[in-house]
Amino acid sequence: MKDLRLAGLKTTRSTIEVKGVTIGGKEIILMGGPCAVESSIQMSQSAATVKQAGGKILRGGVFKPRTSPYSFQGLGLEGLNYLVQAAKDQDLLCVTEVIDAASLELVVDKVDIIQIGARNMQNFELLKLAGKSKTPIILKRGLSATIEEWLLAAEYILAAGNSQVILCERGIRTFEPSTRNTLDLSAVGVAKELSHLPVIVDPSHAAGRRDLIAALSKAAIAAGADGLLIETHPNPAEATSDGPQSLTPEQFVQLAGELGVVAEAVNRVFACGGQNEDTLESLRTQIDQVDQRILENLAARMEVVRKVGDKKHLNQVKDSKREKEIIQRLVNLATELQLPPELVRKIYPLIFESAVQSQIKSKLVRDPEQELELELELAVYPIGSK
Ligand SMILES: C=C(O[C@@H]1C=C(C(=O)O)C=C[C@H]1O)C(=O)O
Repeated sequence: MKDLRLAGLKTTRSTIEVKGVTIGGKEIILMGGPCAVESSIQMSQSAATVKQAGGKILRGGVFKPRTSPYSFQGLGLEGLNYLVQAAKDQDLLCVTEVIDAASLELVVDKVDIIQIGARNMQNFELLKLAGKSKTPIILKRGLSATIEEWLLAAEYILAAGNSQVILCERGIRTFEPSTRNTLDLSAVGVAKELSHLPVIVDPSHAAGRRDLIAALSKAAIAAGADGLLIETHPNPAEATSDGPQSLTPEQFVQLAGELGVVAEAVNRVFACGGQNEDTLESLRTQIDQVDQRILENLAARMEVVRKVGDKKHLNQVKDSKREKEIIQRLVNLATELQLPPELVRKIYPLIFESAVQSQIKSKLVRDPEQELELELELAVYPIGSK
């Protein structure tokens, strides 16, 4: 291919060494994290997940080139600090995307790897500027870029003096609407045939849906990818961007556990995290994640409770018989799960109390006429009573 003076295939393949992590060697490098940095806790939870999975690099966007000008545009420098700190705490490297000269200048000395995203793959001025830095660059393939155009974009960075370029296939735009983009796995082989640069795959942006990520990740390794860039979010349902394609922490860790055997089959290695890597910090982060789910489940329960409230008359809101049945069932379950039954006996009356109050309140919002009746109700079941 013409003009691939520096990116074209050499006698040996290049590896990119970043603080003890080798990209393009025998080991498959797992990179993960949310699409967008949203908060410090979100990043510390994501970092713990990536670490637990055996990942080496934490991702998180702080300058977001969104399709719509009204979508969340990123937290900027504030988010960058969350990303950098979370990665440091878990001894991970970090990568973030730059979108222009200003964002490049802001992040270049703070992150370990810079990403130039699909939408900027042919932003030649940005490529030249990135080429002047010494920071390794992940160069994503443009949505509609041919492999030649992608490699020539890499050539821009190399020609400007930065030899550390990692190519990233992230799906291309085709006529097929069932996935967000079409993951072009043959591009991995073609790029590696034409160039000495490492190639990684981002199945998340390609698929746009989390159910395909595990299979595409394994396929990418089998196709020769040197690494994976996968989106994971502590709570995908709440993600400001790319929620549907983000894996839950559990899915991310589970997938990582399944990659080793695929890597081995193609003469590569991938070591997933393993339980013995648990530090006090990562264990506490796991607790934070479980706590978050407990509260989210309580909120979901309360939603249903309010709907139940709509089906009842105001003076029938509290149902002691039903409450007793629930407690009995959960006491049995607690015993089965080796939890003290006392926990159920203490916690559930509080939940019922709050449920009953919330039913009463939501009924009144809908039908303030019943206010008088409420007074009657509260005389029988005063707020705060046990
Ligand atoms: C939701 C209901 O209303 C109240 C709240 C309950 C709960 O939180 O599970 C159970 C019984 C009622 O005291 C219901 O009647 O099912």
